[in-house]
Amino acid sequence: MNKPPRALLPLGGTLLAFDAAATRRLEARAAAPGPQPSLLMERAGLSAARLARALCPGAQQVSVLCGPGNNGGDGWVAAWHLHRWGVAVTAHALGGESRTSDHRAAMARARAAGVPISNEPQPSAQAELVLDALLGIGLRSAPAGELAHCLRALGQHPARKLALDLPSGLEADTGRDWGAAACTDTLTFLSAKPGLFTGAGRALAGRVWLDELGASFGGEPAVAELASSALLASWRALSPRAQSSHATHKGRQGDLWVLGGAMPGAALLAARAGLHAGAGRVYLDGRLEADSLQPELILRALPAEGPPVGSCLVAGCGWGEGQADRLAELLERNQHLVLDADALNSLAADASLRARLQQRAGRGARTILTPHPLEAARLLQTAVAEVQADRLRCAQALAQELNCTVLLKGSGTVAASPGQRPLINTTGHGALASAGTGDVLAGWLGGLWAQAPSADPQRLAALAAVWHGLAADQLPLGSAPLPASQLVQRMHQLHP
Ligand SMILES: NC(=O)C1=CN([C@@H]2O[C@H](COP(=O)(O)OP(=O)(O)OC[C@H]3O[C@@H](n4cnc5c(N)ncnc54)[C@H](OP(=O)(O)O)[C@@H]3O)[C@@H](O)[C@H]2O)[C@@H](O)CC1
Ligand SMILES: [K+]
Repeated sequence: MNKPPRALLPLGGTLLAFDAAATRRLEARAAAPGPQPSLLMERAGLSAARLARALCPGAQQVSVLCGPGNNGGDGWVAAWHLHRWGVAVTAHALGGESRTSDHRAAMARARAAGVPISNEPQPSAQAELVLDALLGIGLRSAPAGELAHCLRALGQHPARKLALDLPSGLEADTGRDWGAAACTDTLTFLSAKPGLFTGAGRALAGRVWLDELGASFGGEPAVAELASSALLASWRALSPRAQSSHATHKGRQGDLWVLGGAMPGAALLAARAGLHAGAGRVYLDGRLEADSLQPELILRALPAEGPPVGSCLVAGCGWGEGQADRLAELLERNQHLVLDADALNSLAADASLRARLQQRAGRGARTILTPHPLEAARLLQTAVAEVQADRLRCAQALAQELNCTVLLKGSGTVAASPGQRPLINTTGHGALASAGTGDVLAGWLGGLWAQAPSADPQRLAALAAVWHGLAADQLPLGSAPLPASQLVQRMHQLHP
């Protein structure tokens, strides 16, 4: 007997994500000499029928949209079970001829058992629950014709929607949306797929459930680690305050410098964030006389020789243009550098700055870039849509090319470093889409790094993103945007 599926979000511990190729290798291993793939389909379909009944116990009408491959096969098995249990279910046979023998067998059994079958490319108007089993990991391009029509109809249908394996049209490895309908729940099989957690995944998948179908991924390489609130607990092991809570002083908690520019508010937010993250002393070079709301900040011009060794510097927030010369010096001098916003745009515009950045790691200097998708697109000299279509690959490519750590922001923020397995943040939602929240993230990250200079930059960047997202998770989905200064306060309350 399989374990019941478990809800993945909010994720408590860590979880590895596997791509479609690894999932198929697992299927092949399970096929010989042990259970047949059809056994996995039996388990998948049964699990889907059970979850459907649990999610919508009183549903009088259920539509199951079945595509031509094994994803559709899972749908036929689920429809068969629901029919046997007395639920009024209609299975829709869509996408042309059966592509697989398991699909054919599952459809034939449902037909023989008297499951009502329709060729209508849309769910029944009365359906209270729709199972989306059109396409899974076999998706290879944008659905067209009948499948595209059906997905549009599904998107407009008011029913609760349960996607099997993936919302049909969402790419498993990337989170690219080829025209999927947003579902209320997704029951994914065998493995957590990265595409459910980044790009369009979070918006399309709704609540994500995982049923491993009794299989194990031992030995398969994971493509990403899903980062959760568990990472926050790891801060206690890194924080100097946690090591010595009595005999300590501000000089032992790390120094953070924030270098602002034309728009002082951005650097101010970053500096306040660094202070609340716990840095012992925060220096702000930001064209400001004083911050009456945050008098703890030390307003001081950055010395010509750069900040003292051992401190961390955050640069780029609200810079405006014309700071490229300054950036060249920073890249030469500072050991721990977080570059955000206009510093990233300066890098994108100047190959000699990128060359200086590439050389930093060779002399032991560390850099974390915190681009949003447009900044990442500029750095990669591509379009935003290309970045969003494969965020994992783009973050890794940028990290590799520039020889540093990259925190690619957006839904499912990705932390990547050369030669390391990337992390995808699973916290946060649209309440963070407000002016200044990126400055807060950069400053918070700098504040953490100032305290823990020997921490792994990739994990530290992911930790900052998790922390940032957890502050939003305290608010319900769809709530008003969180003003950046309030975000700082909320993040402070989450100190482990
Ligand atoms: N792996 C496992 O261990 C297990 C897998 N299981 C389930 O199987 C699913 C994978 O099944 P799958 O490989 O048959 O592919 P699936 O997603 O059903 O696509 C079907 C066919 O659609 C076609 N097609 C593709 N794109 C298209 C487009 N844009 N527009 C139109 N057609 C398009 C393409 O056929 P083609 O046109 O190339 O001949 C493709 O072959 C997986 O997600 C999970 O639900 C479970 O049973 C448990 C064990
Ligand atoms: K599906």
